[in-house]
Amino acid sequence: MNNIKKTISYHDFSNNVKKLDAPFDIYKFDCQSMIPINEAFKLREVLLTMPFKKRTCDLYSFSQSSDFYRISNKNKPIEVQQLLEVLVQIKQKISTYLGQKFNNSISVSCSKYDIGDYLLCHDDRVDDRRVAFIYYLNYDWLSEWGGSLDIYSVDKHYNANSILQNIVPEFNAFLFFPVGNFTYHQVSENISKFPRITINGWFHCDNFAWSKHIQNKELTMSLKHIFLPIKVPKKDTHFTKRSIEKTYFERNFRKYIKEGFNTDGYGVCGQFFNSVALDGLSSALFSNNLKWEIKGPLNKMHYKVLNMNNLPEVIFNLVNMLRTEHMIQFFKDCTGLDFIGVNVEVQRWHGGHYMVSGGNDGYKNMHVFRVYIFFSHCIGTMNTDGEDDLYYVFEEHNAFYPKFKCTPQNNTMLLVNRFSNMEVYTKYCRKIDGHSWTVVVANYMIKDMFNCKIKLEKMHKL
Ligand SMILES: O=C(O)CCC(=O)C(=O)O
Ligand SMILES: [Fe+2]
Repeated sequence: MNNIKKTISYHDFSNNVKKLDAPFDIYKFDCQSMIPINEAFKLREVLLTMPFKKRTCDLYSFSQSSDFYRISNKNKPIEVQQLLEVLVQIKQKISTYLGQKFNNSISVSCSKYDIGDYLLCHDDRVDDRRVAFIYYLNYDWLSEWGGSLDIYSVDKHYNANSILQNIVPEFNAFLFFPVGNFTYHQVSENISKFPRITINGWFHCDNFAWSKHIQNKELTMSLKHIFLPIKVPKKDTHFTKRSIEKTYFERNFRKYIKEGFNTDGYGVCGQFFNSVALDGLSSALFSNNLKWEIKGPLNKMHYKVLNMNNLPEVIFNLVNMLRTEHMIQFFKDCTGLDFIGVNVEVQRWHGGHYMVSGGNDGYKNMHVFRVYIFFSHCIGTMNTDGEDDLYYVFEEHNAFYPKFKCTPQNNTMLLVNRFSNMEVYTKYCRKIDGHSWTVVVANYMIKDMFNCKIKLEKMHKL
């Protein structure tokens, strides 16, 4: 990096800054006036020789270098050292440009998004971050490769609503934005085989402008979504008896499931419906005529649901099955629990969908018995051995390892004792895997656990 300009006048800086058209203030500085293109290429090459650590959780999957300020100079390539000098210059100019005082701290590292990597919707409100910056090092990045920086609008509850802007990485461009209460953004999945390389981080300050206390509205379970296991008309009871594999009617089999459930906290019932019933259900559940609605908010979840008031008959029967005395008895036998209410949702999941952890399923601090019935005819093959394929993850609060995980398998029922101290999330479903499934999810209120003052008669009226 011999040709880089380590100093720049404020005039030259501000002339090369453009405010982007986005729901919150975000700016682009064209670095050419400081870093010539060939030097940016050299820097990219050197970065790719540095060690990276893969980072994955419910929110992201990408590789990261160590923080550049934590690497000793002898291990830091000269190109990176020089980049840091440029960064200090840019920081001063941004400070003047935004009228913002920073402290001495800068966090900065290199991020590498390989095929299938992503960073889901978040707002950067961590520690004392004041201004986020991203320096892009991908030449000719195509928008159809994903990997864009997507900017979200905010709804009236201060949650992320929809993506209004896709910013495609532009070589040698430096983006920055003040971290605010609702600066929701994501890096969309990189679906290309080329790594998306950036140097990114934050300038910090002692009294930051965003508030730690502003909370977007919590999603609590709304009572109108609870309904009791009412008796359904006889023909629906017939549906239950007619459709389930005979084995599940055997007492001993239920006893066997219960033993596993009590030991592990979950149970898997494969081949749940007989083939005739499964054919009928598949035809209905995978019909092109179903109208799926998006379920958000996008900073917490993204999948599709069916409107429960307008279900085709076969799907209605399936949902009702979960409320019949027959099934309630089945669940009692398989778990030893007793229930007073149930809520059902029919969900569709495919590439791009997720639910991050943090009580977003609406059952924060509640103990519920949860049933999933999976149906899947995906393009890619779901694999229960491969770590990458495991979607439903259940862990205890503050534990860094999952209690158990599961991959959706066609015609399989999963029974889960979802304790109040459990975090549950559905891992981001990668577009590149071609996985997809429909799942009926039922949450049963457990009799002894439902410590709520609402009278049952009141619930009847809902
Ligand atoms: O790489 C980008 O475009 C954004 C990265 C980002 O938002 C982050 O690391 O917090
Ligand atoms: Fe971010």
